[in-house]
Amino acid sequence: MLADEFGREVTGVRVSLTDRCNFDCIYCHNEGLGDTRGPMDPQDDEMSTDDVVRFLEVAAEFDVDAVKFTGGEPMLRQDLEEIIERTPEQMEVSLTTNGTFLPGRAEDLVDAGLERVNVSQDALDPEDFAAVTKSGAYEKVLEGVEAALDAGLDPVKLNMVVFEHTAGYVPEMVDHVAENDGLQLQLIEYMPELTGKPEWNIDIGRVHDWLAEQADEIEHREMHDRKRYWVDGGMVEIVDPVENPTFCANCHRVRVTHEGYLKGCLNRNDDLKSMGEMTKPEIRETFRETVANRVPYYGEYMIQNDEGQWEINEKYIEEYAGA
Ligand SMILES: Nc1nc2c(ncn2[C@@H]2O[C@H](COP(=O)(O)OP(=O)(O)OP(=O)(O)O)[C@@H](O)[C@H]2O)c(=O)[nH]1
Ligand code: SF4
Ligand code: SF4
Repeated sequence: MLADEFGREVTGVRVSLTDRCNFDCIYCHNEGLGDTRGPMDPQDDEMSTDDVVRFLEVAAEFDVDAVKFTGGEPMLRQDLEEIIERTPEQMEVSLTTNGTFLPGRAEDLVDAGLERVNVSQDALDPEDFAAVTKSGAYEKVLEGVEAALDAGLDPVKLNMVVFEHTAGYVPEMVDHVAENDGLQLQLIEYMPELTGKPEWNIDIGRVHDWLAEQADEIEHREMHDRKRYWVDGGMVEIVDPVENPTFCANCHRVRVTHEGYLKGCLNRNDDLKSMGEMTKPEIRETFRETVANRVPYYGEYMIQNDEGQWEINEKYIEEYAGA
């Protein structure tokens, strides 16, 4: 298993399969690349099936035991089932999707080897849902969640981005997962620096405090040191990376963009390494190099100055400027 110089072992990979999406969520950060999403038509800059599988086979050699497929919307890839089928056995396969294509396809994905799914759902009302996703597909998403449960994907995690527009829906979403078997809630902190609307940010600490009051039990997950609150039998996990050195200190994933660039951190695009056209030995070397150069983003790459503001650690400024 490979580890970086901060002792963070890399046990997972997060692979974006496309930046296309049938939604246009107002908070989308496109896996750290900002608003670069293209049209719905297939694009020729996406990794091929073989590219994805070749990379996963190399990652497996380094004992990586989990892969998360993301997008854009990864289910726009018609070869998703084939990719999952060809994913090395040792890897737990999970998918983050907006859910609209799960009806009719969830079972095939499970047959191919899918083990877990996260479905984005920010509201329990079609109009509220449309206001943040710019999509009228609310009913389709509900059907998608049902299809995933019927296919045996239990639990299904509902991903909800918490920001100005949705913060008021948190209590009803918590009730929703408590009342419905098989559902869990994942509250995701809004990322103002990647989405360009800092004024929509809310203090995620308030959500933690509120949940701590409601919770019967609180657990810590090692990955990112995430907190899990159990409320009336429902599980609520908080993903709060922003300005959180503890989150970054427990980060065990590297990432691959849809064009096949390997990168060590969601928030950094100055260490992109293209794996296009590479042979397996070259990918091995690139993987080693990317892991070796990983640094915790908050706490090492970004540090707090005397006024408490976050700025790039001087020792990385030259590297950043040259990107
Ligand atoms: N900064 C940062 N954000 C992350 C990281 N992992 C997940 N996120 C955020 O969490 C969102 C949801 O992630 P998902 O892929 O659905 O799920 P996950 O929490 O990574 O993994 P599981 O819930 O265990 O399947 C992403 O879109 C990111 O905004 C990370 O390593 N760093
Ligand atoms: S569904 Fe996901 S990828 Fe698509 S626009 Fe929304 S956040 Fe972005
Ligand atoms: S180092 Fe921090 S910001 Fe970067 S991917 Fe890991 S948790 Fe996210």
